[in-house]
Amino acid sequence: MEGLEEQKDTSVNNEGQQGEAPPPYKLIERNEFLHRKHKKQKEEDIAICECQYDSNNPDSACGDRCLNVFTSTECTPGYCPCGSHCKNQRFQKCEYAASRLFKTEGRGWGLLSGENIKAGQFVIEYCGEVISWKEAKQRSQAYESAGLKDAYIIYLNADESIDATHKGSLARFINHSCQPNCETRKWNVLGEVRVGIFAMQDIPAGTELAYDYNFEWYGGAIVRCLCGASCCSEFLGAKSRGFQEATYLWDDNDDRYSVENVPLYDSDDDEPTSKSHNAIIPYIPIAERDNEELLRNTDDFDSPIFSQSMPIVVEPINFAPMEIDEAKYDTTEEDTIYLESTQQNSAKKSAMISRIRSNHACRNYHTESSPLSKSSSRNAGGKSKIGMRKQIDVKLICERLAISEAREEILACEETKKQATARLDSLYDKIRPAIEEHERDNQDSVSTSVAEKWIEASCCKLKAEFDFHYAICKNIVITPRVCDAPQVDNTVDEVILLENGH
Ligand SMILES: C[S@@+](CC[C@H](N)C(=O)[O-])C[C@H]1O[C@@H](n2cnc3c(N)ncnc32)[C@H](O)[C@@H]1O
Repeated sequence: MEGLEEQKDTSVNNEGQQGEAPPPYKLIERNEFLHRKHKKQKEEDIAICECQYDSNNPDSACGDRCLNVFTSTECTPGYCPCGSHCKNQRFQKCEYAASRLFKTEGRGWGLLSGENIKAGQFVIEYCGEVISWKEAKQRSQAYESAGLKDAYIIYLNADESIDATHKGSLARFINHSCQPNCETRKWNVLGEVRVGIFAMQDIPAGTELAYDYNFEWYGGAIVRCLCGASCCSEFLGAKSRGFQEATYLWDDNDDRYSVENVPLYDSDDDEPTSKSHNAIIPYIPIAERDNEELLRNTDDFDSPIFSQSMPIVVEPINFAPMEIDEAKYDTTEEDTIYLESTQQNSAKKSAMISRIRSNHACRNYHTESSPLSKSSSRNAGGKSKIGMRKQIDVKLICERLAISEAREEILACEETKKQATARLDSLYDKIRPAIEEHERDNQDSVSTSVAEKWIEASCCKLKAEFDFHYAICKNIVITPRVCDAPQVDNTVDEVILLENGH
């Protein structure tokens, strides 16, 4: 909450100065919904993690190992087993990193980190007005007609965008970089998807925060990118859908908007060879200032430090400009592998969740009879399941096995398999309303919590099936048949098992 307070003050103070200030906008901490109501989280959609708070170890409460954190879902207050200790409510509690505004040269206003930020840390939520895609398009055109050059509309999902032009959090000031230190991530918060800015690497205090607008951005005018990265793609959001639909160019003396030979991309793969256009904004540090002192006073705009520098507030202490110092940001091979594998893992995870969420996947899951499919008993491909699998006659197998432990093992595995199947069946009954709702309204989806339970139950069932089949195969191979073995007591059974087990 400290960060939030600081940001509120910063914004108010900025706007209260006589000097240059960003064009007016309303600072908000929650998305505002214009075309629909804020969704209410249904009880059955609430994801409850299994974390247990240990007072001797404060880190025990909903950290990296929390099931909800793993699926990018915030815990729901009142339901989390860690209660008030839960650390997985960062969007809800506005647990932002300290940051402050500064005026860039050539890229309007930007946002600086006001503290050392750790890799992976939640920096701030991108808040604004949630509008439909159609409205986003209309607004974008209207802004352009009104002469607004800075664009603040980003994608939320296939149907909705967030517009932070009139109302937004300080995240609206984060500029684009083709070699960013932050990224956007979508989180499920109380049933709504929200967009957060997260640090991709450790970010020292006083560094400009930036993320890659590509694919996220519903741009306004086509803007020449001045991030200065060697891998710069030259135009802001050049790969975004909005960019490809843009039909206008700014025609004035501003270098950023005079664009020739604008490239269009169909996809990431089409990206042309990057060129550096050496358009780096030179940063001239404010000489003879004590950085420590500046940092302490960053939210105190009445301090002598700021009044000296008015009217333009430019305080990029230790500011690493958008020009990237290759040596500083050089990643080791290990880092690269880690980054790639993290991205791949997360892509795989998302794909799995998406599959579970999609109607297709939900319909197809049930290859065995369920309460739903009792009458038809067909899988999604339309084939009758009867005959698809060879039935195992457990009773017959057990009658033939001479050793009681072998029989018991098979029967126990069969029981576990039955329980896992029943659990999946009952989950399917619970999931059915969500699927039906999903079919009615494609903005809605099967919640992550349900998808997650679904994956868990499916995995349990698969494991139980595997164990069952393994127990049968193993015992058929190593256990003597009733007819082969003398009918003896259990002690003798054990001896025979050992002998035959070789
Ligand atoms: C979300 S706003 C960022 C804040 C903005 N600089 C401001 O002053 O309010 C996006 C706009 O900032 C400018 N911008 C952001 N990153 C830029 C970059 N790398 N190069 C040039 N302009 C940039 C563009 O005008 C863009 O439409």
